[in-house]
Amino acid sequence: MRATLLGFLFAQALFLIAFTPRSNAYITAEEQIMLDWIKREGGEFKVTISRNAAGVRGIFTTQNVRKGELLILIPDHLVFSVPSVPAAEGAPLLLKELHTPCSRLGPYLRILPNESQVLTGYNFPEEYIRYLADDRLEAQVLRYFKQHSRSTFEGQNDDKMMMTIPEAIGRANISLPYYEYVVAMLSSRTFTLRKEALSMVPLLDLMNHDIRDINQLDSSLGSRGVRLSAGKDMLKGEEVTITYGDMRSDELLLYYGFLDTVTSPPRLLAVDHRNFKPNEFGDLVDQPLTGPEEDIRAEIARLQHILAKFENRLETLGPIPNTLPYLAGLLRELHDQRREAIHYELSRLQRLLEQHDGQAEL
Ligand SMILES: C[S@@+](CC[C@H](N)C(=O)[O-])C[C@H]1O[C@@H](n2cnc3c(N)ncnc32)[C@H](O)[C@@H]1O
Repeated sequence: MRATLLGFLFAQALFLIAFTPRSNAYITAEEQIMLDWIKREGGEFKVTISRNAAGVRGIFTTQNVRKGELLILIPDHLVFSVPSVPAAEGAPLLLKELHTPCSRLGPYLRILPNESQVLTGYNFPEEYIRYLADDRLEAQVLRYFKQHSRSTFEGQNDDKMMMTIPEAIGRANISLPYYEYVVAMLSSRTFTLRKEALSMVPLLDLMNHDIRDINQLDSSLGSRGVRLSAGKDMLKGEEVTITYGDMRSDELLLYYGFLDTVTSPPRLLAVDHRNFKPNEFGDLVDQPLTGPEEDIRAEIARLQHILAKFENRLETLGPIPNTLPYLAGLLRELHDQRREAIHYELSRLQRLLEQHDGQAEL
């Protein structure tokens, strides 16, 4: 009888474990220590740290907030800034801070992501570069991001730098992948609060990207710190995001390690845009091409050529290795987004041509 009851309770417990919906929402002890530290140092916030449905760490409101209300205030003395230079050349200052045992920013530095949690073009794993499946994207990673980290790591840019790696950490030995990680972190977590500086701001740098967002950052003189105000009414528990800029999936991948989630209507990758200039990312305007007819025909031919080359490349490459399943998945999704966007634009252009032909026949 006792055995039956125990068996029944055990089965029930198993059922509950298996079918209780698991929430991603949690805050670690170190993250809570950072929040307490910010508060003691004079910060104010109506948010906490947690994870969203996709498991990505971010910040979330702890109460209903009205549009225009202050969401977060981080005092100036908790901000960490480096000169506004390419990330690979500014990184020794962050390296120094990370190697300072009693840094004033200790509670903040302890919650920064580890090497396996940061991905940008700077620390893009060699093994996966060719699966970008595009000459220009691969060149961007190899000749711009990784080459810059490597040459700086090897001391070739020392004469341009405010602080060199040995000045930052003395004789401590670090590897190139570790340096790439520090560069990647600096590049993906800084705000431009002042013209001459790149700044890391505790808590605020936990905001994830959403292109549609309208929350407002303010660090103007006299504001006693960096403030974030709600751009809209928000409910308790909502994720607080900010826009990192109007970036396409290939740019987001190389600068931040994720892809655009707003994919309807599909958007050409930056490298496929007719106004893309090699070695130049940013600010491509989505002004649809509407004519004249010879331009539409030329654009159709250009996109068809890109698509054929891309499919051919993918076939030659074969399956993406699963050494890093997260990155393999991202690359597969990038390929799908690219293909879908080119097809979508080709159909739009073909329809336009048909309209032109129809009008010509009248
Ligand atoms: C400034 S940090 C934001 C906080 C970050 N989630 C963390 O826990 O440290 C930027 C990084 O967050 C992640 N991220 C930001 N927005 C994202 C999004 N919309 N989807 C997926 N990952 C995102 C990427 O890893 C990106 O490099």
